[in-house]
Amino acid sequence: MIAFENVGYSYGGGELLSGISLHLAPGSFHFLTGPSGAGKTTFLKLCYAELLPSSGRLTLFDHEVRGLDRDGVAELRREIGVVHQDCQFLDHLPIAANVALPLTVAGREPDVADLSDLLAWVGLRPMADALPPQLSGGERQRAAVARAVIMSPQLIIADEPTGNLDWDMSLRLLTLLVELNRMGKTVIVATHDMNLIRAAKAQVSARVLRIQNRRVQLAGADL
Ligand SMILES: Nc1ncnc2c1ncn2[C@@H]1O[C@H](COP(=O)(O)OP(=O)(O)OP(=O)(O)O)[C@@H](O)[C@H]1O
Repeated sequence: MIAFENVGYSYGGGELLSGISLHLAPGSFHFLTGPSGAGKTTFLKLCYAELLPSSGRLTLFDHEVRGLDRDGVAELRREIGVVHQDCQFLDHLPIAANVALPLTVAGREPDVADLSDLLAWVGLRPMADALPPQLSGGERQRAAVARAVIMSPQLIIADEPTGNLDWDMSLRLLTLLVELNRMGKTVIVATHDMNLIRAAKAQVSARVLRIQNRRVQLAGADL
């Protein structure tokens, strides 16, 4: 699903990421970890073609990303749901409309029953008519997960989704991601939280990638 072949990335100075060769299989669950500033968000942005490699070859869904035009990138992105570190919503729209936004932007009408089921799955059906500022941090993150999956993407990418959440809420969010993986979705989650990774490993066969010294490598069994 994602193949990095000797990929490097630089924002303009020296290389931030270098010599990355990795294959992430369809249906896999990966954590991405590493020190602050190591390049986790940058790596994820490469995985959803927000950034293009400075060197090497990156293939997403069998397409070499540097060979794609804007429409090609847009088409690819429809297969990818992203949960950002600080999830943004349109504050004047109710949560249900925010969750459905990717559909409405694509000119499609959300199915009321499907939307209701999706909100129930993330535990937000009672909040469907609430405005985003009325939600807690955990509720916002769960709404962001619902919004990320409403287009039924094959790949879910979450950047520190539990960064500001207490432990119970972190586990609840993790459970949603694990359930998505069990449905066959490929999942990549950047996190600092080793306890979260340990908790996940009891539920799912997850690989851990670590960014260190500009390289992204599989972490050992010490995690
Ligand atoms: N648009 C940009 N232009 C220039 N430098 C950038 C840009 N975005 C990020 N950087 C730099 O790249 C480095 C890696 O940033 P990145 O956000 O990928 O790290 P991270 O591992 O996700 O960090 P954190 O865990 O703190 O979120 C940082 O030094 C950052 O300042």
